[in-house]
Amino acid sequence: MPTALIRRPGPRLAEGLVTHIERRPVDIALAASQWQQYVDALHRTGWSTVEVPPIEECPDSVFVEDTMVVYGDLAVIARAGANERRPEAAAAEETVAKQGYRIAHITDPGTLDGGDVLKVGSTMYVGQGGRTNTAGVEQLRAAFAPLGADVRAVPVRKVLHLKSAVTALPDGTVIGYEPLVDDPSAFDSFRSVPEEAGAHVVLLGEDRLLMAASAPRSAELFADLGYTPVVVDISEFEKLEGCVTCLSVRLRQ
Ligand SMILES: CN(C)C(=N)NCCC[C@H](N)C(=O)O
Repeated sequence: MPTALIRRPGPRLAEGLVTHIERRPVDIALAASQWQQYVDALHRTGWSTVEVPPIEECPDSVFVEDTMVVYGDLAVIARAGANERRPEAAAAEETVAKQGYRIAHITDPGTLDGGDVLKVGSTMYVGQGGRTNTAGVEQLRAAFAPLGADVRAVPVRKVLHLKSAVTALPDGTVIGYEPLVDDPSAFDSFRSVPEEAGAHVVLLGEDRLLMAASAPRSAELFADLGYTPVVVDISEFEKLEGCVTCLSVRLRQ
């Protein structure tokens, strides 16, 4: 059974970082309920989950995707681009090591957030922008090239992370909402979607795509393409520039 790492939101969630959007009030109770529905959707579609211990003093710790990049049997532990998020990594490293992964680290002067890394087969597109720097990309390439990964840097200026702008369908097509994609030609294949959150899918296996309720026209598009959208409302996390990929780390199937 495939496994996903998750991390429950803490009491300071509403203080999470916002960069490209205006801050809006976050309903903590609603966020907790939305997080549980996200986890239930993973369970309903055959995923087991392992909780990374919460870290209450870190408002953004629920966005566990950012703490690491996993490929093959190796987990590269990130060095967050935002200083205040650096304390999130330690417990995430312990948890993924217990799952049997070898560990490597991004180290100073490199910075990297897992949300900047989109894996499409053996290609890793790495967004270089506010959180991930050149040294971070080079260290990621050094770690994963021996495993056969082709690590390619792409510019990210309009949004927080690469996966704020693009993710990929099961057939490898990269999808994005064009006004927010710096360079669609950077991807081997690209298809535009009609709304921002339509760019964010988590591949649950077979034809199922976990996606946000804020992208109904994109859900229709994916259904027309023969996929099965699994829709969750993550409005409170979207207020903190989060999306469906941020709330989990999918480990090897
Ligand atoms: C793909 N995305 C967007 C992520 N993996 N991470 C979202 C982090 C949001 C947090 N408030 C921050 O600014 O760090």
